[in-house]
Amino acid sequence: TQEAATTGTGKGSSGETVTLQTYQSNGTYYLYDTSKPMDGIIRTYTANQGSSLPGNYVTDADNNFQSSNQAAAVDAHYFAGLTYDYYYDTHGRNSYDNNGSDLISTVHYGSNFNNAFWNGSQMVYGDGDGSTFSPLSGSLDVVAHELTHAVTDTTANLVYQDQPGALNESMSDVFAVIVEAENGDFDWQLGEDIYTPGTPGDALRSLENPELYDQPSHMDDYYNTSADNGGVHTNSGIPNKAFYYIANDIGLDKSGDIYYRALTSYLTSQSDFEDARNALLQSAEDLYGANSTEYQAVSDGYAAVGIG
Ligand SMILES: O=C(O)[C@H](CCc1ccccc1)CC1(C(=O)N[C@@H](Cc2c[nH]c3ccccc23)C(=O)O)CCCC1
Ligand SMILES: [Ca+2]
Ligand SMILES: [Zn+2]
Repeated sequence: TQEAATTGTGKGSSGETVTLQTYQSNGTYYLYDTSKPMDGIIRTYTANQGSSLPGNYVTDADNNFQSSNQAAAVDAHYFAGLTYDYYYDTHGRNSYDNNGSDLISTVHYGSNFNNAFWNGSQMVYGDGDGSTFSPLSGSLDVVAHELTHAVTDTTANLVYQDQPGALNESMSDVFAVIVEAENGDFDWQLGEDIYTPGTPGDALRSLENPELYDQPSHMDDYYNTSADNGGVHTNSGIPNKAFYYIANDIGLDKSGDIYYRALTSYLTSQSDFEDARNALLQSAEDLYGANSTEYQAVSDGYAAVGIG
């Protein structure tokens, strides 16, 4: 059979044309990227509105994935590549497990499914119902959020419950902001590109102002609930706000290095917000010294949200 790695093009949900790393076999082109270092492979599927995973490969006859029903797959494939590049180029991490595991994404999951998730093995994206959400792979911060769950699961492995769970959530929001910024699209919001397509300017969450979307930004307002694994998507506002203060002080690059070191070297499955402060302080000391402005920024940021 005739086979080769190829470079194609595609149109994402934003309408922009992007370059895609594809694979050609017997005249059919696949969203199958073998171009990453140490042969990290990125492969993208469609569930065709079903729920069996991973579903079917997304293919095209002429290596130009430009039809509207391919846009969600183009985004998932392209944004997974950008997120792979961030972790490899910035932190030397080869895929989410630092062992070159494939990045598998499935789009068109379910019917009008208003959500996305990492299921322990792959990323999964719903199409949204068109009013609350448009297809959820259409936002780089959402893709980076999901892939960072995989990084967390293979490192700190923060339990998805209560404070460790809110910290897990916050780590995904933190690196979502950083990955978007690294790609020239900096903002403090999460999901702005896919949330309520009819309402410009809003988002799912704000790290600058968590209260905008009903999240606390201080320990005094910690939300005790049994819902959502102890409010992991609500209480993440507190560590998210701490990150906002820290990154505003010392910048996203240094913050990213401190957060990556804390996530991969110090945090463990039951770490709570206090443990996060200590892990981030230790990481800042390791990287910049105990009397550094970076160390002080972490201390100030956590104090400002009522921790430490
Ligand atoms: O990765 C996560 O933390 C979220 C995973 C949610 C999920 C978990 C297990 C099975 C299905 C879905 C997905 C995202 C999330 O934050 N979801 C929130 C907000 C949300 C999205 N769609 C919703 C529909 C109803 C209520 C809340 C939501 C949630 O599930 O709470 C992350 C970025 C965007 C979507
Ligand atoms: Ca964003
Ligand atoms: Zn999450």
